Amino acid sequence: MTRAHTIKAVRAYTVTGGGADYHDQSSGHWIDDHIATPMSVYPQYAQSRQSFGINVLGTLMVEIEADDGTIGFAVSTGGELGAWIVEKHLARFLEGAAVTDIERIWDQMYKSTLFYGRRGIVLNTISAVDLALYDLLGRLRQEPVYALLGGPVRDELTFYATGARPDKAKELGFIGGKLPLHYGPADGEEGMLKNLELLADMRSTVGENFWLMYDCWMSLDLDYATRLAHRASEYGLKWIEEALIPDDYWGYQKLKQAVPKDVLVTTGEHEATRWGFRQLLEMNAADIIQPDVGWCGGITELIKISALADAHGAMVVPHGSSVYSYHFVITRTNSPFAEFLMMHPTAEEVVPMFSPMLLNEPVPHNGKLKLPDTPGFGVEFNPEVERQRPFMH
Ligand SMILES: C[C@H](O)[C@H](O)CC(=O)C(=O)O
Ligand SMILES: [Mg+2]
Repeated sequence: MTRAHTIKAVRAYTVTGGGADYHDQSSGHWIDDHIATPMSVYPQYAQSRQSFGINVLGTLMVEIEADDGTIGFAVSTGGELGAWIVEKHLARFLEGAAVTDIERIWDQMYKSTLFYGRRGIVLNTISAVDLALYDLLGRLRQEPVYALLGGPVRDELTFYATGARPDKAKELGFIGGKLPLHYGPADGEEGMLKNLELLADMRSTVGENFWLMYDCWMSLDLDYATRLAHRASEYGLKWIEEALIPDDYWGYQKLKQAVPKDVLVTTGEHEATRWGFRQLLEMNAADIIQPDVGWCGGITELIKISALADAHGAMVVPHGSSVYSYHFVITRTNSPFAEFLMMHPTAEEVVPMFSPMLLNEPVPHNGKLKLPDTPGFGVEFNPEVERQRPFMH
């Protein structure tokens, strides 16, 4: 980049059907098959998360064009609401600014939306803009984002897999398998036994040394989570993830004290910003924090969250987010491995996480991935995927 490029235009699009809103899958997919959630206490919403609206947002795609016509882009969960926020509110902080004004732009996006933001959809949207800016900067400098972040600290990424088939994940070379929890407090002792049976079955198939984890998607209370962790530790449970609702920092603090020493407490995929994670870290409420770079405030904020975690001796293993987390994880010593979310309908094969939305989306082979040195995040938006621009400024 020989001179400071400026931003000519910002555009926001919506896309449906998988992609960044990875819960937006066709029926029969493992990701929507009786997974325990906070809504499971209402029987009519226990079978399907789509029934209570887990996929209402859809994907938000943000495109940022520089004065020379170079375009950077990123996708996150946000759909029409996110597109409105970008077009009607955030674009003003970008257009005409230098592409390198990333820190100032983040600060203005965050402070100007405080009266209706702070987390959730607004932070998803700020994240998508921030990721698109990093993609643009990488393309202009002809460097991968991981180089902009200080360069890799290891040669390749190592992955665990999230999905219904940890046994297949082991065959595919992953270091561990994270199962969705199917039953919560509303299903009583019978549900607890079914949860443990599945874990026991998987343990007998994968053997002793393969990691097995439970993803509880905010569905439990402290008492149930504590009992589950103790009983599951008999089957070598490595961690219990997102057991409680994200606002219950006090519950996480107690849970961390109550679980057996060999079971880690992890959480954070629905947490956002340095302040949210500061709360978890200062309360010593998690062993591993799991920010989603598409939801927590983007790369600009993840850098701060990660530094804070490092100072507290906590690991950062970002939630999902495909290339957007991979470029970060490879640059941080306190992010020793990454998550791969299995988007194959029965979790038996490796398919790109944001499929079919991105072209050149890298996937692990034998549980490992050497990131290419393609500029930006190294992916293109698939022109065959239909996108809409619902608002314009
Ligand atoms: C499987 C989980 O319920 C959720 O869909 C994904 C998740 O929380 C994770 O990958 O972590
Ligand atoms: Mg999770």
